[in-house]
Amino acid sequence: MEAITINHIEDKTHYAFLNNVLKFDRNETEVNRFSESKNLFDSSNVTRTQVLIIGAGLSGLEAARLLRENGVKTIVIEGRNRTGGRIFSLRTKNGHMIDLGGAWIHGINGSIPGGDLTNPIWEIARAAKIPTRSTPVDDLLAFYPANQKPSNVEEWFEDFVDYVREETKMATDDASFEYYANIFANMRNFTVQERYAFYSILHTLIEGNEATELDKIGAKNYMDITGLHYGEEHVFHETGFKAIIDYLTKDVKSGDIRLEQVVTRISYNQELAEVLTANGHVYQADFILLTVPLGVLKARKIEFSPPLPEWKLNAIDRLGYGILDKAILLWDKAWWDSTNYYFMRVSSTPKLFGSWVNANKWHDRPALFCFYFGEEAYKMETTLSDGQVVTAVRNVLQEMFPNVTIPMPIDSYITRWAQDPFSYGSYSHISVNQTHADMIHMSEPVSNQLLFAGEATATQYYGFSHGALLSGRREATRLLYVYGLLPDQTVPTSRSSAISSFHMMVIISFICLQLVLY
Ligand SMILES: Cc1cc2nc3c(=O)[nH]c(=O)nc-3n(C[C@H](O)[C@H](O)[C@H](O)COP(=O)(O)OP(=O)(O)OC[C@H]3O[C@@H](n4cnc5c(N)ncnc54)[C@H](O)[C@@H]3O)c2cc1C
Repeated sequence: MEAITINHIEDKTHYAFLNNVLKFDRNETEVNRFSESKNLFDSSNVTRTQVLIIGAGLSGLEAARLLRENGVKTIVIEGRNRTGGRIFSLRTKNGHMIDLGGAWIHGINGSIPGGDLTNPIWEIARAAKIPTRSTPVDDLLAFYPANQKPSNVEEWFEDFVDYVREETKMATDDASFEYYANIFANMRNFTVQERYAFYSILHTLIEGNEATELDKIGAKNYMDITGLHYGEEHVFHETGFKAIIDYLTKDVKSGDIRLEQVVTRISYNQELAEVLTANGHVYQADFILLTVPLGVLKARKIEFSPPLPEWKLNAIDRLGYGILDKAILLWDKAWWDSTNYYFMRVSSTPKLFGSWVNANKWHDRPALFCFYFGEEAYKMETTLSDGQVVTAVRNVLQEMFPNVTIPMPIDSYITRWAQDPFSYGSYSHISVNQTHADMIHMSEPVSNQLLFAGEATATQYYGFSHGALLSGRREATRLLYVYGLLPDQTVPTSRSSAISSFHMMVIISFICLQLVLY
């Protein structure tokens, strides 16, 4: 596999490194001796390894790749019967690839003071020569009730964001976006039609991204943290996001990733950490890297012995975790003629099927992707059958295109991420209840045996696929350099090593700098 270099490690991640160095102060030589002294074996129902990674999503697979490249014996176990987790590409009956989970690379290149940043998923896509296509965010067709488009509507969103940025400078963590939206709408004296348009825009651009309602998003922390550092060019994988997963796993030996291993119990702080699966298999390891989604942790689907400490449980409970679902309808030929990439439905009930992707434009295929979020998505999942969702979507389309009789789709795909027992939702967001410290706590190990990765542990790019990938790199780096799994910690394994000497120096210098500043 072509080496992929780390060009960026999350800024906030370094706090986690620092805290860890201070908290556990592990003797690295001892760690190496400890590992070597153990005979790695695999008997009928006990498997032993150096690092056991739970979860074969982007975070777990990337951590495994880096560890293996540096000679660390690593096994990934996964509850589903497939790899990829919340990356789930499917070939439709008529041969098109569609993504039921993550689809876009959000921002490919961007600049921050001091340099340029490239999205790490984009780097992989380029290394793997995966075809991608750009989807300009402003190519949006809005459907207004009775075609009444308010004037200046284009400026409202930017004005609102500027207003919230200014107001939240002095605000407490618990002020929500809804609070500011209501004040803003009153200040502008919006008419009823204008209010519909304003809230529809917020629904599509904020609620849609965060997969939850405005009243649940902590505006202050959101404004402090969220930023499209990789720029505003969004692309999707023409052959499905799965191509990235396939690339990450293409050199993996059989037995290194084990499917249908549902973890029910993790015992740590003992000579060897132990993991029990629902089928009665026991995995023993020096280190466990847990990458299951926040929804699984919130639902307490895994038992821990000893129980997780209160600071970790508080972070798990306070972090926000939303639902984003997709209804994908396909026809044998497009009955609509719009060539815009995105549709937005402005109405008094924007939460009901307000955001759309016109796949006829960007996939060259006659399909519409309809997105719905938060409580509305939960309601759909728990009360409607797939057929009823399709009918509801067609009814809304009929409103949007009153001059056409909407034909029955030839095929449809309805996601139910909240009902999925391996995710219990879609991705994390900044809730009104959480603090920034909670996000850092989410990323921290609870002992020198149990570490955490996954999108919800990414303090900066939480929710995104690149956040997940970087969190896997963060924990692999921690294991290699802080916990001493890299045999020679001063010289990287080779020139083409995934972690270059430059990056090792950056991480170590940062830790030293923080120690001085602390
Ligand atoms: C509908 C949707 C749309 C999205 N759109 C985008 C997008 O366009 N762009 C973007 O950047 N991001 C997007 N995301 C987010 C992105 O997909 C995720 O952030 C990323 O895939 C998460 O990777 P992960 O490794 O953290 O978790 P996962 O991919 O969830 O991996 C964790 C793994 O743990 C496994 N697991 C869970 N419980 C157990 C257990 N008990 N035992 C064993 N294994 C277990 C799961 O099966 C899973 O494979 C989207 C997500 C969803 C759901």
